[in-house]
Amino acid sequence: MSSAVQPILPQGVGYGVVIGIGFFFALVMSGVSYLQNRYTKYSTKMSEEFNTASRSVKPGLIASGVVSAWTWAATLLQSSTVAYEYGVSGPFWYAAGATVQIFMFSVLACKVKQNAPRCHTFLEIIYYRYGTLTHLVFIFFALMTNILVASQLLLGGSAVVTTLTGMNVYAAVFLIPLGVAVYVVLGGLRATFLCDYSHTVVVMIIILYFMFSVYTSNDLIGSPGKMYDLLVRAGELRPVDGNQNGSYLTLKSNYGLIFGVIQLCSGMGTVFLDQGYWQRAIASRPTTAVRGYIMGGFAWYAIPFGFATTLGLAAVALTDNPAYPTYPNNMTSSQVSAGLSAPFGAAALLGKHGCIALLITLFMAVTSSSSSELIAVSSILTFDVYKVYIKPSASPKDLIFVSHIMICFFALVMAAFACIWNAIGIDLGWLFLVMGLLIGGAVFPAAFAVTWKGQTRAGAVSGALSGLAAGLIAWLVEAKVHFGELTIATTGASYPTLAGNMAGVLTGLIVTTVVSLARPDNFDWSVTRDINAPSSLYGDVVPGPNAAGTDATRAVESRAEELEPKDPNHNANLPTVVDEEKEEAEDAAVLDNPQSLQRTFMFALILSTVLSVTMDFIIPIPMFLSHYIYSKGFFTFYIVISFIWVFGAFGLCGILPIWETRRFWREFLGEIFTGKKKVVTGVSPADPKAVSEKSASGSVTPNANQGGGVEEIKG
Ligand SMILES: NC(N)=O
Repeated sequence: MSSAVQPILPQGVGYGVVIGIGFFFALVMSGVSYLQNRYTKYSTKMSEEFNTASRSVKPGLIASGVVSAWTWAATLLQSSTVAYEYGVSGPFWYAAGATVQIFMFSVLACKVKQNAPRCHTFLEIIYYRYGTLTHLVFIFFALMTNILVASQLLLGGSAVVTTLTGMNVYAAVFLIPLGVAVYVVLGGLRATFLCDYSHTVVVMIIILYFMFSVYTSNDLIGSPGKMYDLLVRAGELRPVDGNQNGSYLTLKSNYGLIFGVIQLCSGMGTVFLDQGYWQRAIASRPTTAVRGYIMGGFAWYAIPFGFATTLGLAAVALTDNPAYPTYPNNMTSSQVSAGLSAPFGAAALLGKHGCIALLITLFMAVTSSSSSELIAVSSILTFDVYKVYIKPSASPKDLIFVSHIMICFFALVMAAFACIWNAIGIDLGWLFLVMGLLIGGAVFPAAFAVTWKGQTRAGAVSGALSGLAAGLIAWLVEAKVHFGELTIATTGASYPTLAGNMAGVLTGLIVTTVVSLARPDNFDWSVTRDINAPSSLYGDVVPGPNAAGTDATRAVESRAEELEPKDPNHNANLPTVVDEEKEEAEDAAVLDNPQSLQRTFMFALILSTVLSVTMDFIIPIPMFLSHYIYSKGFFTFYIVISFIWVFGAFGLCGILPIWETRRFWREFLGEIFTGKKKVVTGVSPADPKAVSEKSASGSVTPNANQGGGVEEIKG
């Protein structure tokens, strides 16, 4: 009997979600951008604002931005797949294996503020430190990361939309990024933060809806105790290979552990090499970047853990229930690998309503992480390709224009790659496990470029390239030796992907360290601190030894162009603007004294190490080694923890961003309702006097238009 599943929802629902919600957010964003440009200091027409959100974002919003960028289709689907395959250890390892990179990234976020506070991309640091060759190598790795991640988002998202609604998969692949590209073009990075916020809140509310349904009220399960009984029975009917007694209720899961290690390696690449995470560090205020990442890590953990411990386990529990879409058959391996256990679980539990809720949460996850990918790639193509190699004298207007074009271009590229994967039969599960081995070699070389002054150019390049070669060789050799043939099935299996991921990351680490230590550098961070710095505008910073045209004039010229005039519509007297100016002055003072961030750096280093070791070693390894199978009481406690965690995450990402900006909202709404707005009284955007100058000491000299060129009026 066939396991093919008829669409549960009409096609119209698929198109409605993909086009309707996509364009709803595009419309909301155009309104938000209009209000932002009219009432705040920040204008989406300014390149700095468009690409870095003026480096002014508070930690709650950074945390929700990190959560949303890191919440992929796979975070919901693949986490449920591993729950379906390995039981409770799947969601645990999915979440724990990919949270620690966010904690660790807090260290890099602090270092980027110390060592290159005004950069736009992490690749700029590499360019100024090492020059053209190394820059090109890391652009390759960065773009490969973005292409893999972005196409994987569409691959997972479209597979589910198509299965649940019958919508054409290629239509879904192209329509999903369309609305996202529109709102990112309209609003830039700050728009993506605002959408990130709203999307993350919706995702968390829908996860809570599923959790409450499954564990408190649903007729088929309805309590942790009933879920426990159903999982015990599933373990008897379909024991899990490599788990203690075949049980779904144990962390003693060999394949679960292997997946955890792959997740750790792969997650390092997809965080450390994705400009999206650097962009959030760059966008944050210097004193709060670390807090944003630590909170983001804590909050993100709740998403795969809460979601897959609910829907992934529900799929296991209900496979034998007539309500399950594949009943009376089990899911086929291709359905499992395509990430369909969560949608099928939702369908069995809650019918059409469950499918619609799942579609919406998946769509939110896919679009908010797509927006992060779009603006990340657009920044790389604008600042690291166009500005460095095509038009070093590009004006801010050119940069904005190119950013817009690149967003649209990459929306097409990500869709094209997703089509290719579809056409050649690669699914979400395969891509998820393989991604890390392709990019892992560059993880430590890139991280060291920002943190270790002893790293050399030879160390950076040889580490990244040898890591790539080692990852590929280990992966393919292991697949051939273990299975005797190279096919999509064998190359996507656990052992080959484990070998490839570990070989890639560890070879990159070892080679970059050994080669650098052979003749260590003593890099002077003032070179990268000078990137885009107004104080060094007329200094003579020369990019790395091999930089394209080791021509100081060109580098200085290009930075000079970077200093764009402030928005001439900027009204210095509005309360929102006064507060924004004050924060900017405080941040400038911190950035001009990198030592002031040393304690924050130590805090990030110690906290991220302690949290990572606890999450990935101290808790799971004793539970693995003891072969413990959960009792009903322990399973209930585990579910209670998952509820508390999701509520905590909602507090961090849903409530904190509103709370920490309460003063802004009061002032902002006051300005809207009293009709105060920005007006121009004759300052031309091109007027050089309007350029805000920060002195080397970090004090802010007011804009030319602050003293009376602009006045506050009643609208
Ligand atoms: N972002 C991940 N690994 O779900």
